[in-house]
Amino acid sequence: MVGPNGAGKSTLLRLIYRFLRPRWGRVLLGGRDLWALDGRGAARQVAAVLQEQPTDFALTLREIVDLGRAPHRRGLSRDGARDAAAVAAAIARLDLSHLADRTFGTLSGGERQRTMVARALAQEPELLVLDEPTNHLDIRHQLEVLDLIRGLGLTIVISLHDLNLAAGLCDQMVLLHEGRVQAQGATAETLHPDRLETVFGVTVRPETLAPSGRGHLTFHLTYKENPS
Ligand SMILES: Nc1ncnc2c1ncn2[C@@H]1O[C@H](COP(=O)(O)OP(=O)(O)OP(=O)(O)O)[C@@H](O)[C@H]1O
Repeated sequence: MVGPNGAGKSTLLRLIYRFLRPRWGRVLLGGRDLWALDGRGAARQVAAVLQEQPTDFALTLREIVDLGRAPHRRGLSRDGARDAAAVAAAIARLDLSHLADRTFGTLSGGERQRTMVARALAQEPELLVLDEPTNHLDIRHQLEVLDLIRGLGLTIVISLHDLNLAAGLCDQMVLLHEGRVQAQGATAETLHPDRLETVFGVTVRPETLAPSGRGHLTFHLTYKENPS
C-alpha cells in the first residue's frame, strides 16, 4: 500500500488490525468478518508492526516478544515449552538472540523495530500488517527485514513510502490518495508513472538500472520554467 502523507494508509491498516471499527463495510479475512471474532481470536489471525513503539521500557526484549504469545493462552493455562520455542525462534530469526535479555529502553531504534517484528512472528498470525517497517533501519537491516518478509509464507499487508522498494516487494498494490483508493491491482500497472505524477505531484521518470537492466523510477520536482 502506497500513497502520499495523509492519504489514509495507517487508517486503512488500523481497520485491518481491528484498532478501528469500520462505520460501514466489513473487513473479511478468508471470507470471515474480523469483527465477528472475539479479540483473542482476531489476535491469533492478525498481527501488526506499527510505527508507534511500546513504552514498556523496563521489559526485556524476550519479554516483549513473549507478549506476542498472549492470544494463544487461555486463562492461566499456558504451554510454556511451546511458547518459549516460538519466542526463541522469532528472536533468532530477527538476529536478536544476543540482545534477548537487554531491556527494551536500552535498544536502538532499529533493534526495537526488529523486536516488534519478532513479537509479531511469535504471535504466529495468518496475516501480518506492517506500517512502514523499514523506518529506523539501516540499509543492511532494511534488506534483511524485507528479505525475511518475502520468505515468511504469510499474507502481508504493508505500507511503504519507498515506491521502488514497494514495487520490488509486493505482488498487489493499493494506491491511496486523499482517503480513497486511487488504483489497485498488479503492482506494475498500479504504479504507472502518469498516475504517480498526479497523486504525488512530482515528475516521474522510468529509468533502467545498469548493469542489472531492472526498471527503476526516479522522482523530480516539477518546475514550469525548466521542463528538462
Ligand atoms: N484519530 C484521528 N482523528 C482525526 N483525524 C485523523 C485521525 N487519524 C488520522 N486522521 C487523519 O486522517 C488522514 C489520514 O491519516 P493516516 O495516518 O491514515 O495517513 P497516512 O497515509 O498513513 O499518512 P503518513 O504517510 O503521513 O503516515 C490524515 O489527514 C490524518 O490527519
